[in-house]
Amino acid sequence: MNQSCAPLDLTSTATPVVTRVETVILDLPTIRPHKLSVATMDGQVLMLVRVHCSDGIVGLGEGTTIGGLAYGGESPESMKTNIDTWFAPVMAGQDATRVQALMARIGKMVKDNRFAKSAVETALLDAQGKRVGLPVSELLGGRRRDRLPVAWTLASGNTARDIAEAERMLDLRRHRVFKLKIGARGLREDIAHVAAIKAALGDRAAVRVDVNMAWSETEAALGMAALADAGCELVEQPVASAAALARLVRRFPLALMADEALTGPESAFDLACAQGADVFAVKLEQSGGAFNALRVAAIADAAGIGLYGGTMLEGAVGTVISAHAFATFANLQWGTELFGPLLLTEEILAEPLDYGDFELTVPAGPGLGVTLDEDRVAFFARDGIRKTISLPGKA
Ligand SMILES: O=C(O)C[C@H]1C=CC(=O)O1
Ligand SMILES: [Mn+2]
Repeated sequence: MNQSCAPLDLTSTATPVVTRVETVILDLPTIRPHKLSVATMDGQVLMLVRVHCSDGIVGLGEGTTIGGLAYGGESPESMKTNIDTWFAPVMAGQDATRVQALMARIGKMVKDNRFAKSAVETALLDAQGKRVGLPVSELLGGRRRDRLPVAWTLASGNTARDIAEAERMLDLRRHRVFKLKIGARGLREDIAHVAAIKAALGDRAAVRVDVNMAWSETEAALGMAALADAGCELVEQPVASAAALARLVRRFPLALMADEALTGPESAFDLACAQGADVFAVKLEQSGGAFNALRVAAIADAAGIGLYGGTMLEGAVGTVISAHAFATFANLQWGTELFGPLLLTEEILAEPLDYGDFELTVPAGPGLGVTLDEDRVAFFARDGIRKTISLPGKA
């Protein structure tokens, strides 16, 4: 990994402090092209960050986006550059045990950059959990559940292929809630696609859609009526603006979920005041980290808005910090979509996450409760050793 700031000789101090911050970019292939209205992903890029502390503990975090800059203002590469250049000096020598205080310090020096902040906060939480021997979910207030329902996204772009994929997931007992990515094609074509999939799966599965803001308000009104007729139970972010969401909500017999409109507690508060959604898709990176995600959830609870555990298609590390946070939510009425690692062909953990019976088990060990397979990380690192050796693929 690239060393982003000079190591400090602080090993003798009593209070563990941050000594070094390392970042690396990994390029991992996906099992198939993943087609969203904003981008088609043929692979995923993960930015891993390691925070080294003077007591020898190393915390791990991850930042990921969807389609590079197609989804928002940060990319894995911008996260790496900004953490190396701007976060690391602010963190060096600081008390590593006071995660919220250190994140507040970073917040004073670094504006925006929610995804990078989420990655760094994850690493600090992982380190602190390892230090005190507790899972991160306990540091976040205490877990209420050990297993989380996990939806799967059908996004091959082909109706027959999506149906076959859904059938396989049902047979495997891995997923029974399916989110369809629509909005890249015309409205009629999209509705026919959703209706065909729902008709094929019937009561064996729930069907939801994510439009990723692709519709105009007029299209959304037409589309939501037709989706409800087709048996679709929820539509996610059909239009971009929060005001338009508020005009569409509760006009049709299906739930309306906000995703891109949510960028942390302030936008959650505004949307809740406007009664602009039935459900919030809470994403840790979009929220700016786990603590902010908990604040978003508290706002939803207070406003009577349902909760869903969203994903930025993170790899294992980003998925696990999300799982720890969602495990603490008082309400998680719509389950989660923490399937990111399953979309990748390659495993980078020493022991894979446990998916089964339609749920993900939240790891129980200290910190995040996961360990990287360092050989595979080195192999998939950008400019790493991939070109010279080969490793067996995921079983
Ligand atoms: O929700 C999104 O917009 C992003 C993401 C989540 C699942 C998926 O396939 O894409
Ligand atoms: Mn979405």
